Amino acid sequence: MQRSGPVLGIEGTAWNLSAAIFDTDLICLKSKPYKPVVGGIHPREAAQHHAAEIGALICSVLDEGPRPVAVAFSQGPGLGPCLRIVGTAARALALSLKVPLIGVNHCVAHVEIGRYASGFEDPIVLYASGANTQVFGYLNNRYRIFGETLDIGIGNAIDKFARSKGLSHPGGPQIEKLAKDGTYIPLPYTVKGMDLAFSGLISAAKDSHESIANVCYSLQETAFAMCVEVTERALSQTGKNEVILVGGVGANRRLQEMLRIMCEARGASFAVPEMQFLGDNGAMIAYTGRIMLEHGSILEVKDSRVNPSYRADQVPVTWRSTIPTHNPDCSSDNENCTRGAEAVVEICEQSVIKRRVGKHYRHPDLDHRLITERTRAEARLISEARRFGVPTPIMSDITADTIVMERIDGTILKDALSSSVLKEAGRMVGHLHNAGIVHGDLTTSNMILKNDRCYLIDFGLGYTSTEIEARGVDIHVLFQVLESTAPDEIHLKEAFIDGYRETFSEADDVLIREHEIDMRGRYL
Ligand SMILES: C[C@@H](O)[C@H](NC(=O)OP(=O)(O)OC[C@H]1O[C@@H](n2cnc3c(N)ncnc32)[C@H](O)[C@@H]1O)C(=O)O
Ligand SMILES: [Fe+2]
Repeated sequence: MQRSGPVLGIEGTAWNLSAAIFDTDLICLKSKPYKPVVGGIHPREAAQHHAAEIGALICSVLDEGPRPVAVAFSQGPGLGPCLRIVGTAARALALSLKVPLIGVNHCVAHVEIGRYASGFEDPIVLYASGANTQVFGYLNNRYRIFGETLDIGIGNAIDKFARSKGLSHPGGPQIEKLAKDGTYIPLPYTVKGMDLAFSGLISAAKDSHESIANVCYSLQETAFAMCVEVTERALSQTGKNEVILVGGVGANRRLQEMLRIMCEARGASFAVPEMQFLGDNGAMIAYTGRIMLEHGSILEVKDSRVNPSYRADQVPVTWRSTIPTHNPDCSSDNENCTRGAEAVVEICEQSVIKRRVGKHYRHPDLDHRLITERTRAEARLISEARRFGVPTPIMSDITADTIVMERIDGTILKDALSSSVLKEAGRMVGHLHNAGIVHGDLTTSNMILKNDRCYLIDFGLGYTSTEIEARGVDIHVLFQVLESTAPDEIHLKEAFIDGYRETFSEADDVLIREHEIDMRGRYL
């Protein structure tokens, strides 16, 4: 078997049927997009389109390029009927050419072509497309999903709003044009820890009586600021210093601009692949197929079933080496001043001064709103939690953007990960949930160990809720952080669960929900 050479890639997970040949460079890329006559993408209609066009498309690519040494195809995620057409064609072709078959994860392919186009080695990736909105970072042979949408993808959300206003599919580019003449109106902004949700925003946008330009402008300002916030948190948490934007929504100039501003402010590099590699395309499948072939990741036909809910973090990334972990960004102007994703924290001898800083990437009104709301909410929750037995810092002053509080002189939990510590953390989170408080950003950086007590800090994204779902998301955030940063995550999770059950009678319901959140097929 030849381990390298030209690879044919076939993409057809949704709207774009596309095929390409990639050798050391792109040799040939052709697409035959499906365009719905009315409404959004109809899976069966799209599949019929793909079935009718795929033969001619592949022939024309094969006519132009060299004979491929392997056939790669999008194995998922995507629309089942579309995936099956592409899978069947790829299998038949690999068998008749007598070459290996390679099943490519569509999301991973977006990431890999982004790395190829940018030349970046180890970026944080914002993948913003129709069906998906995820923030990835590479760790120990997997793409870890640091944050993602809990309901629908940002592109589908925008397209849905556009359809409700009588615009044709896809709505994204039209919304971008209409937004140019708009001014800002407040709309719901939903970031839960590292995750996002768009349906509340879309309902409010649909119901708004403001001019279409104002709603389009504000929809973009809000939805994109949410994505950039989560990307910045991932950068800050991992200490990486490169960002790429991939997926169809990446074509949006305003989203690009916001990410560029955020990266500049953090001293990180930013890149967007050229248009032909941004939305769904065959080149990304051919390119990823080629690197998978070089590393022996090929499929037997019997194992080549398509998978409509195939997640990027299920893929063993055989082609990347283990990269030493970066230092998480607590970058200091001086040793007593750390800058997190959202605030500057000055550590004095006795006190800590936490000041939220403006983000130039987001609209000034939205910026002001988020800063004052979060400062106020944080102060309220810090004292409320303490009343219910959770160790939190005592506050001495509160202004519109600043909280002055007692300094907790201990060890940040992520530097003290052990079963006994996680058990204590579990007990405290149990108390917190018992108090009807959801932390909103339960990471191991927001817990401090002192005298065997686990202090909780940074309630900036917290809120009061007794909903199982909200509590489940809280725990899910913590588990995701453990998964993406700790090698022995299973024991740590078990210890946390033990402690959580000790102090919180509804723990089991929440843990079941957390598992559901983790398993949720998010291809909507
Ligand atoms: C699984 C796969 O099938 C799916 N692909 C997909 O969604 O197609 P993609 O080409 O990556 O993205 C299409 C989306 O990209 C949006 N889009 C394109 N240009 C845009 C623009 N200028 N502003 C905002 N959205 C834009 C469209 O409205 C549409 O929702 C995915 O990657 O999630
Ligand atoms: Fe895509």
